[in-house]
Amino acid sequence: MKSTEPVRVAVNIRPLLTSEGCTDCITVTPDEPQVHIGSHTFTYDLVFGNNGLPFSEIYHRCVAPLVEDLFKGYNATILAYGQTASGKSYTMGTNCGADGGGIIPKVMEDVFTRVEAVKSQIRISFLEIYNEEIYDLLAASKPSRAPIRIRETNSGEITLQGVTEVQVKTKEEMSSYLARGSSTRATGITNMNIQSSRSHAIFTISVKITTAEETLCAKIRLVDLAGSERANRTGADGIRLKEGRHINSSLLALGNVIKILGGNERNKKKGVCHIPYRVSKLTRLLQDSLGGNSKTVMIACVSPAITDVEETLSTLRYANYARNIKNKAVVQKQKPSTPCFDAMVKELTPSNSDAKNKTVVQKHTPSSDYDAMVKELTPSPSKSESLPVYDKMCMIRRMCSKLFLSLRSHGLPKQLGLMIFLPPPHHLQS
Ligand SMILES: Nc1ncnc2c1ncn2[C@@H]1O[C@H](COP(=O)(O)OP(=O)(O)OP(=O)(O)O)[C@@H](O)[C@H]1O
Repeated sequence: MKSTEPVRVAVNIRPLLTSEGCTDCITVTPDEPQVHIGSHTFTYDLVFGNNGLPFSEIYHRCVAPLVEDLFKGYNATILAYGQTASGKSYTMGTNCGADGGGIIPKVMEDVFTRVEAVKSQIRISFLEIYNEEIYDLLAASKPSRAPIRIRETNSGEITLQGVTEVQVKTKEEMSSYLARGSSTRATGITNMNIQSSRSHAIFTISVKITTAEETLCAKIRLVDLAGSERANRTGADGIRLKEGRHINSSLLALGNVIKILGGNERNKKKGVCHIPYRVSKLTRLLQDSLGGNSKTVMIACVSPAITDVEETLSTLRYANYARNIKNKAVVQKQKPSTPCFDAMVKELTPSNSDAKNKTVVQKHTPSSDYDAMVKELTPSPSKSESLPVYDKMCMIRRMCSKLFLSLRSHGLPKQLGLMIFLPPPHHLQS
C-alpha cells in the first residue's frame, strides 16, 4: 500500500531565556496554527509555545501518529530544524535531559508499550554527521572510530557500511544506548549555547513485526540537526569555527533540497527537476525523508528573541517550503521467504558473485550471441512500464524460459541453465 502525503510542519517557539534579557518578536493567532513576525504571517500544521499549543502536547500531536503508522509498516522521520539555541535538542530529548523530557524518550516508551502486543524485534542505530563525515555513535570506543561510508543499492536505497545495529529488548536498554551515544556526540560551548551540538544526530529505531500473514520491517528516524550559526554571534574560532562552517554548508544544502522540492510545481513548469541530494551527506541520508519513502514531520524550532529575528524568519521560510513536499510512503513488507527456491539456488550456485556467474555463462556462449540474447530478452522500459503486474510476471516467465532454452542450446550444463544470469531490468525491480 502506498500513501502520498505532504511533509507535516510544526513550529515550536521556545520561551525567552533569562540570559537573553530582550523582548519577544513572535505572536501566534489564538486557536490557529499561524505565526506573525514583523509584517510576515505564516501558517503551518501546528504551532507550539507562546500562545499556541502547550509544548507538552508536541508528542501526542506530532509524533504519536507516526509511531502508530510505524507498526503498520510505514517508515517515519521526525526532523528538528532551526538556528543554534532554538531548542532542537531540548525538543528531541537527545541531550538526555536534565529535564528528562523530549520526543525520543516518549517514542521509546510508546514503542515498548506497543511491542508487548505483537511478535517483534527492535534494533537501533545512532549516527552523527560531524565535519561532513558520518560516525557511529554506538561504536565501541571513540579513538578507534572511523568514518562510515554511504552505499547506494541498484534500486537507489541508501545504506551505511558497517554501522552498528543493536538489538534491544527493553526500554531501559534502549535509553542506555541513547545516553551512551549522546555523551559521545560532539558538543561544545559557544556564546549562544553552553551545550551546542556540533553535529547532526540521527537515532533510528527499526521494528520488525511478524504476524501469521506477513512480516513488516519499518524504521523511525529521529533527527536532531545542528543549528545554523553566525560566527560573529557565537564567538566561534579555531575548531568551533570549522565546525560552524560545515554545519552551515550542510544546512544550506538541506535548505536547497527543501526549497526545490517545496517549490516543485513552479520548478516543474520551469523544467527544473534535479534534486541535489548528493551535495552533502546530510541530504543523502535524508533522501527518503524528504520527497521519498517516509512519513515525515518537521519541527521548526525558533527563538522568540528580537535579537534572533533574522534567523527566525529564515527558519520560518524554509519550514513554509517544507509543507509543499510530497512523500510517498510504502508499507515495508519483508519479501516472503521461499525455502524450496532458496535451497535450490543455494545448491545450484557455486558462488554468490553475479560477475563470476556471468563469466561462466559467457564462457559457454559466444560473445556476439550473448549480447544479442541480452538485447532480445530485455524489454523496453516504455513497453513494460505500462503493463499490469500479472502481465509483467507472464513476461518475466517468458523471458526465463527463452533464456533457459538459449543457454541449453549453447551446451550449457543443465544445472547452470536453471539460473537467471541477466541483471534484472531496472524498471522491473519494484
Ligand atoms: N521549550 C523549552 N522550555 C524551556 N527551555 C527551553 C525550551 N527549549 C529550549 N530551551 C532551552 O534553550 C536552550 C537551548 O536549547 P537547545 O540546546 O536544545 O538548543 P539547540 O537548538 O539544540 O542548539 P544547538 O543547535 O546549538 O545545539 C537550553 O538552555 C534549553 O534548556
